[in-house]
Amino acid sequence: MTLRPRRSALFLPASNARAIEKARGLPCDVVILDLEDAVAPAQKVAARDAAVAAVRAGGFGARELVVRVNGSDTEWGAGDLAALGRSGVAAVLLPKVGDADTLHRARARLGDGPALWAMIESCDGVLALREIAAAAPATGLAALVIGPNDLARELRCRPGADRAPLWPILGQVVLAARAAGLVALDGVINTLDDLDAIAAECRQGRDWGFDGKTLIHPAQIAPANDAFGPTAAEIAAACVLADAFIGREDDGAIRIDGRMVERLHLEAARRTLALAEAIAARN
Ligand SMILES: CC(C)(COP(=O)(O)OP(=O)(O)OC[C@H]1O[C@@H](n2cnc3c(N)ncnc32)[C@H](O)[C@@H]1OP(=O)(O)O)[C@@H](O)C(=O)NCCC(=O)NCCSC(=O)C[C@H](O)C(=O)O
Ligand SMILES: [Mg+2]
Repeated sequence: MTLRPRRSALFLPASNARAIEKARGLPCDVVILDLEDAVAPAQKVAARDAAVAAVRAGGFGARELVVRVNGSDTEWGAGDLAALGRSGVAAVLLPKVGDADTLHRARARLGDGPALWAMIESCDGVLALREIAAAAPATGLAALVIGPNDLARELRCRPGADRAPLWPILGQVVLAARAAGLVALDGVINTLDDLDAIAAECRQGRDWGFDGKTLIHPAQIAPANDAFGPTAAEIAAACVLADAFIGREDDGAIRIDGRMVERLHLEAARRTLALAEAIAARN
């Protein structure tokens, strides 16, 4: 089993040359160059050019490089897709995806190149999750990404520290992603200085089943990597479990340390070990 870690996906404005340069050396798994909300209208075209130039220049090592484009209902959306199609970027992140047609149209504009990632950050998008996820094989959709700021704006809710008003949506996005074999990334936390709050929200996302978290500042990378990577105890337990099944190919359920363990747990243990291996290789 080969896994690609996506514990930490750092957004940065493509208009910020210093941040782009810095991202080439940061310990995040994914770098997302933003052309949408982090870029002012007057800088949109220059930011697009800078993003394409950064993708072509490379230097991001093992980090997966993604560009978030402007929506197809804006004056920049179509130009963004046209510029990125043959740029060599790994994936294009579409904002505010509300239906499967948006994915089909983006795929037609992009050609065969990059994978598609979709932000789920509108009421339409949440209600259409089933059709959006089902369009994955035909459109190359590979990941669903929560957008908590836009969701809170549309819902007019106050998420607060525990994000309780968003729980139904977090659960549905993980569910839709798992059903379609997609990556699920949790949304950003706007807090910059309170590392305990950042770490707590990263752990919460991990507990909900997300593969990683989108981030907005380098200080958020270490808490995300910690929360979404397997702990030493989880790795040790996975090794014990995998070893226990050796030579017991005919057994469905066995006892380990006073607990029942089944083959479905073996599958989870193998996943834990594969992720640990991929992270170790990266480090
Ligand atoms: C939020 C910020 C504007 C804060 O900027 P600033 O106060 O200038 O940061 P620092 O002085 O603490 O920066 C310290 C050094 O780190 C570099 N830096 C900062 N942020 C980044 C970054 N994201 N990537 C790479 N490097 C970064 C600075 O250059 C400093 O370096 P040095 O010069 O060596 O000292 C800023 O962090 C920022 O712009 N963050 C990203 C904002 C963004 O991309 N937003 C869009 C995505 S989130 C979103 O849209 C939400 C979603 O759609 C939803 O609906 O929820
Ligand atoms: Mg948003």
